[in-house]
Amino acid sequence: MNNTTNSPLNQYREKASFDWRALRTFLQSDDDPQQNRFYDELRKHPTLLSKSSITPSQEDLKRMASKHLLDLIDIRKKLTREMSASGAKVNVTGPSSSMRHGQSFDLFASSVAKLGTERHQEFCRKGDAGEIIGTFALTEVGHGTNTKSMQTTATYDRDTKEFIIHTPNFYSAKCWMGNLGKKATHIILYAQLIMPDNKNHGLHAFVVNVRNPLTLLPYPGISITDIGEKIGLKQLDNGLIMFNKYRIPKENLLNRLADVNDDGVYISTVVNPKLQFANSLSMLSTARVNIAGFCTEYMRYGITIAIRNASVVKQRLPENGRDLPILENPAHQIRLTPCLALAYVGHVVFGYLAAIQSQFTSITDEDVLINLGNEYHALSSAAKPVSSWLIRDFMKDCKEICGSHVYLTISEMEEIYGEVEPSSNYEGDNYVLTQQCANFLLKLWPIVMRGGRIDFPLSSVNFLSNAKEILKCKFTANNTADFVQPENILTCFQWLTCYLLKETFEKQQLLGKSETNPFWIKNNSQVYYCRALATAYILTFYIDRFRQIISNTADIATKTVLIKLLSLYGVWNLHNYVHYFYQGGFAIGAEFGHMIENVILKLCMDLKDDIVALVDAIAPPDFLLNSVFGHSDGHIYERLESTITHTPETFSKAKWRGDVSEWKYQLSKL
Ligand SMILES: Cc1cc2nc3c(=O)[nH]c(=O)nc-3n(C[C@H](O)[C@H](O)[C@H](O)COP(=O)(O)OP(=O)(O)OC[C@H]3O[C@@H](n4cnc5c(N)ncnc54)[C@H](O)[C@@H]3O)c2cc1C
Repeated sequence: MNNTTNSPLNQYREKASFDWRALRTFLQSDDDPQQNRFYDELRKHPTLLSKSSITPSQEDLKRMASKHLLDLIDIRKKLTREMSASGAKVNVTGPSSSMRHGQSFDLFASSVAKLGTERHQEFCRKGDAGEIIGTFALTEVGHGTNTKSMQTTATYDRDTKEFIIHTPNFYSAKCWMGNLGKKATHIILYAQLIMPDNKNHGLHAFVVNVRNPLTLLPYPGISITDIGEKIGLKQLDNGLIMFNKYRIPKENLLNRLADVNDDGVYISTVVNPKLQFANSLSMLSTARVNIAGFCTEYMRYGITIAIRNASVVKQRLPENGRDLPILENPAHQIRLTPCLALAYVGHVVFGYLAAIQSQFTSITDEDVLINLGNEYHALSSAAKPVSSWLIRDFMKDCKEICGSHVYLTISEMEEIYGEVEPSSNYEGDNYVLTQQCANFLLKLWPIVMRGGRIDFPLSSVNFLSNAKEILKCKFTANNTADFVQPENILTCFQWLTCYLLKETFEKQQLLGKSETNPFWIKNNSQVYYCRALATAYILTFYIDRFRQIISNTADIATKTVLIKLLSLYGVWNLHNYVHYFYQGGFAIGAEFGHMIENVILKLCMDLKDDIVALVDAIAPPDFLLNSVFGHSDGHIYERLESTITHTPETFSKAKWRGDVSEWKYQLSKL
């Protein structure tokens, strides 16, 4: 934090029940020293942070974003060299750069590494070094989730030992790839692999060099266009690509799972299909966890602005006729504090989920690896939709909470919201993902019914072994103090997951009596069942993980405030599912519903004096947040005045003012 002497926020900082620095230290991850080095480097690249108060043209936005990408590549190279001795991972994501950056480095290079073999290592090296700019091409104009019907083909030519890539029609053009519109030189292309005997072996991944790296012009046989202006992510050049019998070397098939030999024979290299499947799932899961993680990052940005703003903006409250910060108003607290709880739980749990990714390479036991791959896939398939939906809704609230000034682009809220909003769509549509998570859970229910033991490495479903006992639980809390105990909240969520799993399973059994096609059975049990089940499961996991992480702190004040946040997070989310507790007989009468409402109000009030210090502990540095309303010194009106008066455009006279006089003159003649 910068100098905060005389900050209006200090009135709250002084009242905090804990030391925010101690909390910040407790929350630090192993990556923090690298993150701080990254910030040092960012400060040296002012172009990466400077922002115009006037929205640049589409072309300029994309030009600047591309320059930022190259600057980030430079920083990454420098940090990688510095840290190579320690082998540490250099995580150089930050606001408004994470998407562009992630597309190029993490998705392209890591997918080539996972799908390819030795012969593709050079692509990974060049991708990591920024010598090539890559992207991931799966979606077609007419086929998104429906991957089985994709029509782009890669036909093997035995004579030349090449694949011929072809787009038969506009419907099958690959579209939406980030970086492709203007600059990507390489793509990971998913196409139907056709052998000389015309046999279609289904979708396979290929690396395709689509542009000349020096001129950035597409090669003959390839047409690339930018898909145009979008809602959000305006600086990202999403593209559309079509191939006209374009040839690539046979070696560009990413051949970890299957290959084609020189004689044109298709060979599957899968030894253990279950293991292979779990490996493929883990690759998809990594990208999804990363998306949920960066949405959570943005939530930290949004809530920092909203809370610092609410602690300064004043309202006349009926107390001695004085103006008090709007934060004092319970109606305001109830809108802000659950957002903060969400940011905290996400911040902590996604650190944990991201760290799991490194375990995949160190586990040698195949059974453990299969279970871990499947469990991680279920977690990521629920975490990405549930987090991105919750965060999108809360971010919308954050905007409203701040009032009119936040609609100025200098607040940064527009950019933050614009980055979060589309994440419900890409890397797997949210709705479809919740089905995938539910499928995993539904397979476990017959084992539970037989009295079998559920044992998975991350323990996210192990409580299901006790489902029969859990389902007998009833609402018994005598007072709010009992009710807010994390153990009690966890029991409520475990009950909810067991109940929804049982209900969804029985619903599908019932549907199966009149319908044999699993597709219709799944879709007819989506609303109220599969989606709610996946949500309850991931919320149970978040609560349990956060609870365990809190137990690692010995500092009583830190622990107490974190438990309050956890309780608020839990009860706030329970609030949306109250009807299931009545349907399933967990609760009878009005008391349970009233208790939830009272507890939410009480926790929001209890946390009021801690809220600024809680933000300080997770807030991004001021230079990175770069918001007039979110600065740690809280001088929002001074900054607003300075920004408005120092923006040359605000004082410029309209070039078209002559037109107005002309129109007025003409009107007066009528
Ligand atoms: C900003 C952005 C960046 C992107 N980047 C990339 C990229 O780099 N590479 C890439 O390949 N793609 C990318 N995409 C595309 C994205 O992955 C697809 O849009 C996504 O997979 C969904 O496909 P679709 O849009 O065709 O929708 P569809 O799959 O056609 O879905 C349309 C609607 O139908 C619903 N639906 C579909 N199937 C089912 C089902 N079985 N049950 C219930 N409901 C269903 C969906 O929920 C959705 O509401 C990007 C998209 C965006 C917005």
